[in-house]
Amino acid sequence: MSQTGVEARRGAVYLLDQILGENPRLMSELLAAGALEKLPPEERARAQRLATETLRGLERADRLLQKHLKKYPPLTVRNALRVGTVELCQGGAAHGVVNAMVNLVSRHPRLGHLKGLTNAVLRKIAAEGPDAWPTLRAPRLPKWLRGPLVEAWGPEAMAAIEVAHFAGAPLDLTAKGDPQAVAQAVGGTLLPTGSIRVSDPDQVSAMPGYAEGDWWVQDAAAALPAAILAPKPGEDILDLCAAPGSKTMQLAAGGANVTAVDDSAARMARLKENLARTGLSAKTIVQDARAATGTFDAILLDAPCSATGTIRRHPDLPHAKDGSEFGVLIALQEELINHAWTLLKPGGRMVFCTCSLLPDEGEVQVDEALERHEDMRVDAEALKVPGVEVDWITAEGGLRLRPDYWPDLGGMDGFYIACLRKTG
Ligand SMILES: C[S@@+](CC[C@H](N)C(=O)[O-])C[C@H]1O[C@@H](n2cnc3c(N)ncnc32)[C@H](O)[C@@H]1O
Repeated sequence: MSQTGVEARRGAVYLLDQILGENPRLMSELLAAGALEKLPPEERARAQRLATETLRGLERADRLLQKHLKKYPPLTVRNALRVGTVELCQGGAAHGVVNAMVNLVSRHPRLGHLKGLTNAVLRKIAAEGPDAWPTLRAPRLPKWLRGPLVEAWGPEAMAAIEVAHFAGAPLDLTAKGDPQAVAQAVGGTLLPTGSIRVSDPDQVSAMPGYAEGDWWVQDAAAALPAAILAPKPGEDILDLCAAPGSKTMQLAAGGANVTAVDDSAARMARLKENLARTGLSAKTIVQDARAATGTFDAILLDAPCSATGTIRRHPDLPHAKDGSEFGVLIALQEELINHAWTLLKPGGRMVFCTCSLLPDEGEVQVDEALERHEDMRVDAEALKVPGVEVDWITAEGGLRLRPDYWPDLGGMDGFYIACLRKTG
């Protein structure tokens, strides 16, 4: 086992210590704060991959481990055992994985004495774990999130969503021009909605057409709001909560004059890099969307939300969060809808969307907006874009997308999308 392999695993354990610790943090926050910056890029990617896989399989790993632990060791050792267990059960070579983990624990300044335990437990896992692993159920979401989702979608759908979360997500791309040409260039398949799916991707920036700006990474579900808005050349379109800009690029590629607003300067910098790489243009404004001004033919409001639709990509979320932010987010979404509505020309359309599985951030939000605004109508016809299935359309005329949809194609992120028309 190379030294670098140990370092990547140490990086993974560090991420898990933070995500599952007393003051939990999201992996994206940890990485943005430079958590793994001392590692070379390849090892950093490997550490991130190991931590992500471990979080996806956490419940299974804990079930296997609990048989061999009389009491739980300190979190760092527990996390080292979890990473080792997931690696072993997913085909990692027993000798290499066990040695690396024992090495990692033995060099810990306070926990080195637990190297014997690490060795003994992981040897047992190496012997019996790989056969037991596939017999265990798909890991369940924690109660704080499972409860409201079972209430919303029922126990069967919940189980299917959990299977989709455990399977993880393929890489989806949106083409700036011809999707067929991009699919061919990257060796991907074209999805019914026009996104390109790559199941076994190389490093993104090394893929054909990346440097040329022929495409950008965007989940197939996340590509639908802009498709439903259907930008026309020359239209003035406001993209609220726009960064890092995948929807801005779709709107700009459609020939619209796009104004992109986001209150995060750091995320807006990424939006600008994305525009530069793809050769697309938009006006960018860093401000609170509730202070945006002007009048527009169309608005896309991709409101901040619980992001519970993205768990298959971000399995840290259910562990790092506890639902205590929901109320604030739901109130902010309502304020954003109300303000955005004042910026829309009569006859104009606004697409409201969230990457959430919670009806309070989707169906309920639209139901309540319709009660508040007499000049608001739902345009369900706008949802009929290629690949959208009628079963996905909801009672109030929005679109509900879930990770368990398209099971044979590899799933999609959870999303809610509605097209709202201003009458008069
Ligand atoms: C779901 S993400 C947007 C993703 C983006 N539309 C895309 O397709 O790439 C939500 C964004 O809302 C921004 N945001 C949160 N609160 C905001 C506010 N009050 N005003 C403007 N932007 C806000 C966040 O910085 C974040 O970039």
